Amino acid sequence: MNAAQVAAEWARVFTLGKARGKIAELFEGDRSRAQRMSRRACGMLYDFSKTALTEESFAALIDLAEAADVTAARDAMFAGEKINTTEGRAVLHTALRAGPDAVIEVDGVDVMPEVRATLARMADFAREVRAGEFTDVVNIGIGGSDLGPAMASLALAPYSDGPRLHFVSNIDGAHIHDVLKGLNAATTLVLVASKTFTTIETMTNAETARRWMAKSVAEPAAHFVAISSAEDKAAAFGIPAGRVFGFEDWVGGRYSVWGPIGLSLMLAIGPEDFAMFLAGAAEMDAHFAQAPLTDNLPVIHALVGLWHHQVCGYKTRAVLPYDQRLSRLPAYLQQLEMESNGKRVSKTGEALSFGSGPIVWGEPGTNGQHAFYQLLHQGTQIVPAEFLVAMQGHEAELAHHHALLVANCFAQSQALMLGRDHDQPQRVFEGNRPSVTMAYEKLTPLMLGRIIALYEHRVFVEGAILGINSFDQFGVELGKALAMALQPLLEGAEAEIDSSTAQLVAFYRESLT
Ligand SMILES: O=P(O)(O)OC[C@H]1O[C@H](O)[C@H](O)[C@@H](O)[C@@H]1O
Repeated sequence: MNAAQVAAEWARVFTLGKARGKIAELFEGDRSRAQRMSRRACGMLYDFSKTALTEESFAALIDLAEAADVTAARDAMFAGEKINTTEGRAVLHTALRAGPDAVIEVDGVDVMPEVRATLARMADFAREVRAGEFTDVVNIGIGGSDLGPAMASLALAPYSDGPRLHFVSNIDGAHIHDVLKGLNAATTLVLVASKTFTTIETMTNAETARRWMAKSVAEPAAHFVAISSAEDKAAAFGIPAGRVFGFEDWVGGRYSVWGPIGLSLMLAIGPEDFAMFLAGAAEMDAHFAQAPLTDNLPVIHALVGLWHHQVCGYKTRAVLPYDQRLSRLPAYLQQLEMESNGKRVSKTGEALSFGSGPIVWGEPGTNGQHAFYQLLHQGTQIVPAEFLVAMQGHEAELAHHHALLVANCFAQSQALMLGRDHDQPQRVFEGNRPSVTMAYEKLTPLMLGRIIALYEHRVFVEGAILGINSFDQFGVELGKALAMALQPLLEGAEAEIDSSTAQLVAFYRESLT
């Protein structure tokens, strides 16, 4: 990467950004804009015409991506180079979904035989469980060991024909209490999902689940499975190697749904549909690896993101799936995007000259329309919207619902862009509010795999252009460490701490007496 050239390309993009026109006006006299500013690939129509990007500013962003050596960075990731430099790790979640002939080496060793063997073990185990007596599966995990399977199993509910899934993540005892309350221990399988097998929430919940199981089951160990890259720690917890599904440190937590962390999903939808989920992601991987930058969905999605956040200065982005079953997608993407790109320094440790990633938030439509869309349409902050919508639902008998859902989705992007004049100022919609729309036929396992991989690679491209390491997460450490230090104080220990926290601790102690 040539830093001077990257800076020059940024400067050009910023100049074009300042001179950007009104979105609706870009359509005037240009009948082919929608077609030119959209792409069809991987089963998706990706429409970015309702943004202020022009041919010229889009070309400038592509030049920026080229100057930042995105393709070389991408190839290094796929090839298993240790691009997570702060932790000295490769970044190979793509290996978890690579085809049967793939050869991917880390430190000169092909990792694929192990990946395939683990996937085959998962499938065997899933078939056994799906044919057996377990009626309920509880996945205990948090962050990347929760959000992926929780999001995907809800998204793929129409494909679910296995045991019922439940997710326990929070250290708040209310969570495990409420989940276990309705379950019969004798027919419940518990998956303890933790990459490190040290996360306090997961370990505490796992202990509680074990005590609950031991009360009513003669052989509690037969009801536990561990998913971890720390097999020794799983063994120390009492889960034998035969019931541990392992993965390597080159799978980041928030990128881990494709492997053993996805076991709960596989138990619900079965190994065949899980394979389709992987196939969808693999298709997006191949597209990302091969398509020219100007037609490359993850690259375009990233450039649109950078344009809005860095160039236009919009602080947040809203993910608005018009799909009730994608209601956990915004939460999933919050971890994927904000834990990856919410950084203050570059890969080499210098303070960033401009911001890192934006705040990501959202809710499914149409519910959001009746809650926060007021601000999207008339608030003083502009929030670029990302609409996701399937052309078909799964409920054929409710097709009229689906047509209304789609009409609402399309109408919102139209309203955001066009606005409306009115005599009464309160009723004026200024319009000129950008959005992209991702439309696809149906939310199948294949399609969900494509969508999630699209977002993963988008995060990668944004991070590569910003020059940050998207694969570490040191920002989560301090709070964890302070919580461990504070706990003894709640129980009466004394220490010199700031007076605000001391007052809170005192209030806690008073409230318990
Ligand atoms: O899977 P685990 O090791 O239990 O980690 C669970 C989560 O906790 C950490 O705090 C990280 O911020 C997340 O990236 C991770 O997904």
